Amino acid sequence: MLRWLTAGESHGQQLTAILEGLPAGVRVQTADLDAQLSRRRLGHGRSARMSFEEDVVTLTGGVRHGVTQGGPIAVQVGNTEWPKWQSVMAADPVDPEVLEGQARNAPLTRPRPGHADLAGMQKYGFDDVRPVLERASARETAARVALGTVAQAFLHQVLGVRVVSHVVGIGPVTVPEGVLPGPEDNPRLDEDPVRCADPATSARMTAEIDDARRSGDTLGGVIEVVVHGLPPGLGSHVHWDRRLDSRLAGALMGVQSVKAVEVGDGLETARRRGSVAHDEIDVDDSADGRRSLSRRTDRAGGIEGGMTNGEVLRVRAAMKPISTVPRALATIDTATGEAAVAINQRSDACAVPRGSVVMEAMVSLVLADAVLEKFGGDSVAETRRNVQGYLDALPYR
Ligand SMILES: Cc1cc2nc3c(=O)[nH]c(=O)nc-3n(C[C@H](O)[C@H](O)[C@H](O)COP(=O)(O)O)c2cc1C
Ligand SMILES: C=C(O[C@@H]1CC(C(=O)O)=C[C@@H](OP(=O)(O)O)[C@H]1O)C(=O)O
Repeated sequence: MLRWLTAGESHGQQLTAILEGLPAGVRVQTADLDAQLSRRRLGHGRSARMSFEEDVVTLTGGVRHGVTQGGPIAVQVGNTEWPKWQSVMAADPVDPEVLEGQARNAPLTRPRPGHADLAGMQKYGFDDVRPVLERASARETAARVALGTVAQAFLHQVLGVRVVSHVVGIGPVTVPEGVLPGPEDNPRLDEDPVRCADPATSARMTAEIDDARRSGDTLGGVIEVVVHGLPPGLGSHVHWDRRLDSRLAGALMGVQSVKAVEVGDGLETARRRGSVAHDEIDVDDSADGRRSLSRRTDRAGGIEGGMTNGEVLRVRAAMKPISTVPRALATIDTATGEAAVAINQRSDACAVPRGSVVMEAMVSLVLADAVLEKFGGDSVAETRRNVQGYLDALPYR
């Protein structure tokens, strides 16, 4: 079983993340984590914060000379802006004299509709939004991306799996049907300002973000994660919490601002008749004498009965528009009890392109867990042998 935890606040000194249960022998280096964290900071619509703040990654446990050792993997993601926030966020009481030149520490009392602010204040008995927004903030996803990078390295090294994401919708602008990135490296996708695989749609998405920003508004959208190279049989039909679709949905829904998850053609499938909703199976003779199977379509998104079926896995996550809307949203000032307008300082106008890197991380963590559940292994070599034994024993695939 793979377990992961994160700790830390948005303007805190650092995020801390732990991944426990990964075998020894996964090759991973600080530079790999840096590369993924850099991708998470990019994308049209990001806030100014993303351009001046830097993630400082330190692998502090579980990895030696670029190889995992079997123990818990510990990562710190430091925040270069910490000196400015030290007095606001220090763990121990701070002398007010030290406040000079640092961020303001006045209580925030105008909760943003759509953010965690109001419900968090009510639940924890705070008279300040600060402690709620600090932990609710998607800054925390930097820690998940760090761990997801390790999980992705494991999946690739054991099975050759490739986890790819692309943006399929920004606000009302959506990609045409059938746009699907392949398993090969796709530098154009990483260079695209909105991480959209279709250049014409990308231009329209970029314009949509510019338009929203100009009018003091924000946007959400839809991300698709595509996974190539998975064997059949990950997850299980036998119990609700073993189903891979349920685990993926929970992990994606656990990302800040995700309000819907779709597996394969999901919602569209519900509108179809059964005869055109499923993926018919063809049988062929393969060279090694084994019956080889192929599907005419992949409407199920590679999951049937809560298990991978050997086809390309496709899951989508829909992010709502950013709730720090520059155009004033109505709220209460909790200090006075009077009507007010919500806090609206700097913020992302659209975080969907950056969010796609977070979704890759969540999918990678869930899949690494499912691979270890099915194949076990205390070393990468052992997991690989177990995978091979399983695949060799399948009479058809
Ligand atoms: C990558 C990413 C970046 C985000 N950036 C912002 C932001 O700059 N401003 C903001 O108000 N919300 C942002 N959010 C969304 C909030 O974190 C989220 O709406 C909030 O925590 C409340 O959770 P909920 O939307 O799931 O209800 C971002 C989310 C993600 C995934
Ligand atoms: C810091 C990150 O994202 C932050 C997520 C976030 C939110 O409310 O979720 C709000 C913004 O922070 P601030 O309110 O300080 O401008 C984003 O910049 C990050 O992704 O590293």
